[in-house]
Amino acid sequence: MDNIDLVAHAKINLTLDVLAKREDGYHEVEMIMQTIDLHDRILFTKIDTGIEIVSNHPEIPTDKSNLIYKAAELLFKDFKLEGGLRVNLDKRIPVAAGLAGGSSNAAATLVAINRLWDLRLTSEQLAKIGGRLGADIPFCIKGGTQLATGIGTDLKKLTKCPQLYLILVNPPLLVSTAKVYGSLNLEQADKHPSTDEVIRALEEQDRGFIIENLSNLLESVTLKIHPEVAELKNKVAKLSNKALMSGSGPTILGFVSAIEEAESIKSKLEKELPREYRVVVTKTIDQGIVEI
Ligand SMILES: C[C@@](CO)(OP(=O)(O)O)[C@H](O)COP(=O)(O)OP(=O)(O)OC[C@H]1O[C@@H](n2ccc(N)nc2=O)[C@H](O)[C@@H]1O
Ligand SMILES: Nc1ncnc2c1ncn2[C@@H]1O[C@H](COP(=O)(O)OP(=O)(O)O)[C@@H](O)[C@H]1O
Repeated sequence: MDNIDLVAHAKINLTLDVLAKREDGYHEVEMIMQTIDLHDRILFTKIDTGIEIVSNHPEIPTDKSNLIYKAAELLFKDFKLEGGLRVNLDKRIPVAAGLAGGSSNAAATLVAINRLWDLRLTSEQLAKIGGRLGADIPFCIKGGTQLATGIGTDLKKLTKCPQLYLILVNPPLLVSTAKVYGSLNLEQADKHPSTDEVIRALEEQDRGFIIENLSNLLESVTLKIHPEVAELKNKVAKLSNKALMSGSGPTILGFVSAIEEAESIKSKLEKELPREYRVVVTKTIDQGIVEI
């Protein structure tokens, strides 16, 4: 086997709670994470030597700072692998958007090398390795609907989320996750999400309760730093059943009852918003990395 073509999906956070700040600067979180249909496509090919990345996105680095490079280097070193890897990345997930685009690329890289070099690592083992590179990577390997605790790397599979349709609106802003966590004041934080109740609603497949209780503690931080994101959230809230920021932002999600409704809101928003805003119709799905 010389190459493998993978689809690497984005994630959203149905709930995102921050419980405490740790000594090392990281935060203890409790979040219900969910894979969505929006994805990058990545072709991995074995070559004689080196790690080469080619991407259709001008802003993503193709050098050692790319998370794909870091993930590949980690496995090459840990397992003393022979040969090299060429990666062709077709990027569709907005970058630095709170959608774990980079993390899902890194997750796909671990899955690809595991297959191409026949390492026979389990998804548990790959998730553990991924956790050394970034907190969202273990979830991207597992996918579906999961409760993430610790710094986000301890995962527990939850009942599959009933299908949710949503529009995703990405403003032309790059938001630093580190800056958002760093600006959070837990003493003055907003109302914490009702994580346990949402888990129960997942078990009961109570779509209405889930949508009503979608909640993200980091929202107030990003909305304060970027008032244009607060404005966007208000706009999306008026058009949909519920508006929510994804992860550390700035992407705003609008949950709707049917795909047709999402398409019509998309057309409306595309007319109203500046051209640089990206609007995507998507839905929840149950798998993180998929081979084509
Ligand atoms: C907020 C979330 C929600 O899913 O996602 P994004 O918005 O980035 O997609 C995650 O917690 C982000 O995960 P990820 O983006 O992988 O974080 P990392 O690369 O490991 O860490 C980036 C920086 O965020 C801060 N960080 C991250 C995770 C955590 N539990 N506490 C933190 O304080 C740290 O300052 C760290 O240096
Ligand atoms: N393969 C990659 N895809 C996207 N971003 C990448 C990648 N490798 C490195 N990065 C960098 O990682 C940062 C965070 O990107 P991303 O994972 O898309 O955001 P988020 O953590 O908000 O979901 C960006 O600044 C980007 O330049």
